[in-house]
Amino acid sequence: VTVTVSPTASHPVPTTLWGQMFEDISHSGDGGLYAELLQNRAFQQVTPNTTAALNAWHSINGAALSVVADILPVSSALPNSLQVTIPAGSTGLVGVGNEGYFGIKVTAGSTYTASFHYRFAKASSFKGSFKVALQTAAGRSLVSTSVSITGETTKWQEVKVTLRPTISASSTANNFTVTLDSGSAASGQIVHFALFSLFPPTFKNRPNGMRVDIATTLAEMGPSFFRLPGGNNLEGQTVDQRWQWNATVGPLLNRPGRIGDWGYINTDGLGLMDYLNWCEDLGMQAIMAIWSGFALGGTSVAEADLGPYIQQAMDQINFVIGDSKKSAPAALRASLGHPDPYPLAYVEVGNEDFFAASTYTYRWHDFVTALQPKFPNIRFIATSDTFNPILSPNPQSWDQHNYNTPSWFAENSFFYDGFERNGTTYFEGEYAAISTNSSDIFGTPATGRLTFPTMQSASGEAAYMTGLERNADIVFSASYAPLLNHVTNSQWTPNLISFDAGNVYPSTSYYVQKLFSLNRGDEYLPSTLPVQNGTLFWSVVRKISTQQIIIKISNTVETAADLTFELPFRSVAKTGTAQILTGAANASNTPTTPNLVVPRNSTIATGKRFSYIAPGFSVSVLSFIAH
Ligand SMILES: [NH3+][C@H]1C[C@H](O)[C@@H](O)[C@@H]1CO
Repeated sequence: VTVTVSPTASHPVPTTLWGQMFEDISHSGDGGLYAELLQNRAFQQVTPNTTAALNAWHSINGAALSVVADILPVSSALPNSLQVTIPAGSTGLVGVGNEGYFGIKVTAGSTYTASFHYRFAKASSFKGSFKVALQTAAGRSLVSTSVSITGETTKWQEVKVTLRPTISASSTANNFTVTLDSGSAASGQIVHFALFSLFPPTFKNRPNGMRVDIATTLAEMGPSFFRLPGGNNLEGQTVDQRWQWNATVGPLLNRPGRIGDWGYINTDGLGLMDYLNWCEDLGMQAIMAIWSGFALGGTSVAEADLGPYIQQAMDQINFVIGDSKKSAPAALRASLGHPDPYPLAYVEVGNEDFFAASTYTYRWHDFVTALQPKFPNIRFIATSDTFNPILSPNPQSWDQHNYNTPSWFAENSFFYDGFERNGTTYFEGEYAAISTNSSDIFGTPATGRLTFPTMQSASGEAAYMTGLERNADIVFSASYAPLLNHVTNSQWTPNLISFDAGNVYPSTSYYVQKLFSLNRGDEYLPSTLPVQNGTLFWSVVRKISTQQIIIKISNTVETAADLTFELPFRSVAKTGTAQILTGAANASNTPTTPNLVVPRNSTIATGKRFSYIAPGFSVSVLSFIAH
């Protein structure tokens, strides 16, 4: 095929085009990006006196454990504590251990910060010490430190220690332990514990921050926006279980946590301000959602009752961008260390409200007519099906989600070409090729569901993304979803980046997202259009600062494709760079084959007219100087 490139740009590439969709699904947050290493660290949202309440904790050397609704809770937000009884006549170190989120990585030389609150149930003359340690599941100590204590401490007391292992554990099967030396004096003692925490070093050393390896993998995509806090995980199964911004900011002692929408309790240690600081650290804009009056269990708040939820949304937005002298939520932000507003241009009203389109008409109307006048510079994004139902006020932007087969994405790269250019803009907020079975997209691996992205799915997505660049005059942002998943406990596949307690596994689709994001250019150059329902797709952008032409090519079938490019420019460099991601159709990066398909760079011959052969199942990014 011969592709003639126009030297005149048709539209700028919006700076917000490529970014990330985040929600706490498959332990993307708790046990993933959020660096806290202990699972069930504060016994939040559990039922006292049940074994489930002890999830991730175990007894050491005979200690009797139970989660109790404390008569003297450590805080009003954390009513539960762990009661540890040292049995009479016990010997050796007796106490409690935590297994982390399906493992704890222990690296020599890293400094771990451990903390917890304790109080003795009743005063005694006991004198002894806590031994705080990291040890292998077999019980071998990796590092430990002691803290002297006395039985006089019947009011909550916080312990904070650092642990610096001199040896790395050979696996992630390790535990965090707190034990008492149990000479005869300890026998019979009852100690209450609350809000444990164990942090490794964090990304940019942010307190309460992000896990370095996952954060670095995300940062390397060069993302320009971060959608938060969800997806389904915004919504709650019931109105009371919805995500509430004010329950996720401030000291951890004040964060009650919530029942997440993906089958596990969210600590909300990764809260609104932590998200906003993360955006600041990566130079990303937040695309922030507000709860829109619909819970996933099926409840829509009646129009007459929306007031308090609209007020809560107003406070949430003011927390982000309000004037700390005029708004209490903004003053709270300042008191927590960020007097200046955070940047915010987009607020999404709900998530996938096509599930409750009949009530979205009044919910959208009432939220937006109340909020838009207060925040004239915010662009509100509608989440029901585009133009269906008709909404008032007319949405300026819509969030479009597409989960389908690799071939659907290749065949629909012209999805936006036919959209009217009337000022409305579009957020391709969630998209991914997730199944090879067009009649059972959301099925199981047995019926075609992908467990990890493949080269075929990544090339389908790349084909679609060339269309998003061609239509970036109306598509302002796009993000693959879901972003992250813990391979040991995940509720959705495939995902852009998989991880476990010890490693991160970037997928084929991750490399496609990274190739497009890092080579996004500044303006789109029209060229000969690909065949709409063909198998070979391309887009051309120019990076003005370097006078680089960047051609992205996706070949979505096994047969190599020969392309000839005509560049009517005065001068074109003789050589350029090709970054090529290619592999067998079903090739995936997995924990056992983590780097099976990775981009490889090569030098290619370029010029005013040059040819390039796109390998079968490949995504190529060609870049060279021309002007
Ligand atoms: N069902 C998908 C759509 C929803 O918004 C997300 O929470 C889910 C996984 O990305």
